Amino acid sequence: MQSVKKYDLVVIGSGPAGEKAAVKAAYFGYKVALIEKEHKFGGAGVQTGTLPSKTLKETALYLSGIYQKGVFGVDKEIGRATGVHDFLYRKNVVTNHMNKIVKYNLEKHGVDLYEGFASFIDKHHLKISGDLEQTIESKYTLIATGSYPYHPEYIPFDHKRVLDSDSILSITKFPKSICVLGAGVIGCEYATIFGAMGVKTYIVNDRDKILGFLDSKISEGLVDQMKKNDIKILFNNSVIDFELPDDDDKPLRLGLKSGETLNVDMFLFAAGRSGQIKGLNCEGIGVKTGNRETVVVNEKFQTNIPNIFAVGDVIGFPALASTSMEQGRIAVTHMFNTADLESLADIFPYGIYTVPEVSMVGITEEQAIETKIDYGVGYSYYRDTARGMIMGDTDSGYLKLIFEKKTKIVLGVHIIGHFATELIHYGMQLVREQKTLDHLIATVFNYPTLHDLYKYASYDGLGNIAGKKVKKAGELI
Ligand SMILES: Cc1cc2nc3c(=O)[nH]c(=O)nc-3n(C[C@H](O)[C@H](O)[C@H](O)COP(=O)(O)OP(=O)(O)OC[C@H]3O[C@@H](n4cnc5c(N)ncnc54)[C@H](O)[C@@H]3O)c2cc1C
Ligand SMILES: NC(=O)c1ccc[n+]([C@@H]2O[C@H](COP(=O)([O-])OP(=O)(O)OC[C@H]3O[C@@H](n4cnc5c(N)ncnc54)[C@H](O)[C@@H]3O)[C@@H](O)[C@H]2O)c1
Repeated sequence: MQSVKKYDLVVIGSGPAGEKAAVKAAYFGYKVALIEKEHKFGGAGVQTGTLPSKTLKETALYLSGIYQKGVFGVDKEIGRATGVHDFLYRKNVVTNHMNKIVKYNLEKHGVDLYEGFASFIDKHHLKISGDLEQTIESKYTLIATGSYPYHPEYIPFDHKRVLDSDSILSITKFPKSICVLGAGVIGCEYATIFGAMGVKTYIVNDRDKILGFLDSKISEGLVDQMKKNDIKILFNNSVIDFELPDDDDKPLRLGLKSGETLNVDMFLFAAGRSGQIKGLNCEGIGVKTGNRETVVVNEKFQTNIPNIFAVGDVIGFPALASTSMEQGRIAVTHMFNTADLESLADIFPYGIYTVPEVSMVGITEEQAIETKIDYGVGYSYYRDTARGMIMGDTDSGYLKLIFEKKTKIVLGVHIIGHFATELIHYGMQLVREQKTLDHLIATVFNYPTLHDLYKYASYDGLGNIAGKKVKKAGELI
């Protein structure tokens, strides 16, 4: 009989959570194996979610020239004429390259890689089903199996025209019109990508707001920008009836809750994901699971079985690549007492890669009201800064600061506009370190840069609390 290989740690899944956990444990000298069921590495982070959608957004910006319009009056009108090959080309380059980078990182750290589907035999043994069936033994196991797009029964997914966030990445025809169901992060990002490409885009959402966790004013600002790009949002609505014709040239017919009918070329379902635990045999070995096929863990990311941990999308909220990587590293701290990274930062940013980008950290104005904080706000607009003007950012991008009136401590930063997801990190430091508006105005930035947005939002906030306003932020001249 073949001897069973023994590991200190076996990681299931090579997404952001699994990769970072595996290489950290290996770096500290532990014997680590990683099992991945796909031929490619990186999970939703690299292959089907984060990086492909971010690359498609950059492609859409480039092909449409949407941000150059304000600079040279360029209007490429390229959307519909663009071939699907042009649209997907860069996405394929990025995912193929990042696949190699993840594999190289794992190999360089000496992690043993197994291709196949993992399932628990017992709490210390895993079966790997693939070309060869193998069993390996683990002191600790990390479940980092991610999530998959939820498929309600009434949607006839054919993955050609009726798509989820995985199959949208392999379309063979570029649509003239698309309906996106769900105005969560995935729905809004893809809707604005197609909107920028000149595709007639509809979003159907069951609530009266998009991205409910955002500061309301920012969420409304994004809705306004979407409307400018000819995206139609159908609020408090849903798809209740679906007709998928045999003939590809005929439109999909979507019956809405409101009684309206939408005829479109393509449909994207973006209304939720579930944890990927099918076939793992969690139930067989007694690992506690929760709603939407998630694994239940404590603050150390440990399940009810002490040698089995779980991280990333499979444990649910916040289900981000950024936080999943950290959770992987933190779980390893607790397995092997590396004493370096004990818990997830309590303040982290949200970055939504819509057109325009949105990013936030700290509290929203609604939360300030709810918690009865005596707060003030300060605004500054991209178009009022020299860098914004040079870049041609003449639309309604802005930065909003929320601060405590008495102490002037910054409590929240909200940005809508170009590079919002980059700019937010300075705001995160302000919130984490409880910096005040006075600290902010005493800071010298490179000039001209978009960081001026912070300085002028502070001046605006200070003017608001002093009741002295020489001009209004964003005042059109
Ligand atoms: C369209 C989209 C856009 C996104 N954009 C962003 C973004 O901009 N920023 C951000 O921070 N997050 C974003 N996310 C979320 C991010 O992709 C996920 O939070 C992240 O990938 C989760 O990492 P993970 O390692 O937990 O799981 P995954 O990345 O899903 O990886 C899990 C891996 O486990 C493997 N696996 C599963 N079951 C088994 C098994 N039984 N045996 C062996 N292998 C198995 C899978 O094949 C997969 O490779 C986005 C997600 C989507 C869908
Ligand atoms: N930039 C990022 O950080 C980023 C980008 C994409 C995805 N993600 C991650 O992926 C996760 C999943 O994203 P998601 O957008 O699929 O889910 P979600 O749960 O965030 O959003 C789903 C949306 O669909 C709506 N909805 C649900 N059922 C509906 C129905 N029947 N009819 C109409 N509307 C309906 C919901 O009200 C909600 O607005 C997110 O929670 C996020 O963590 C992150």
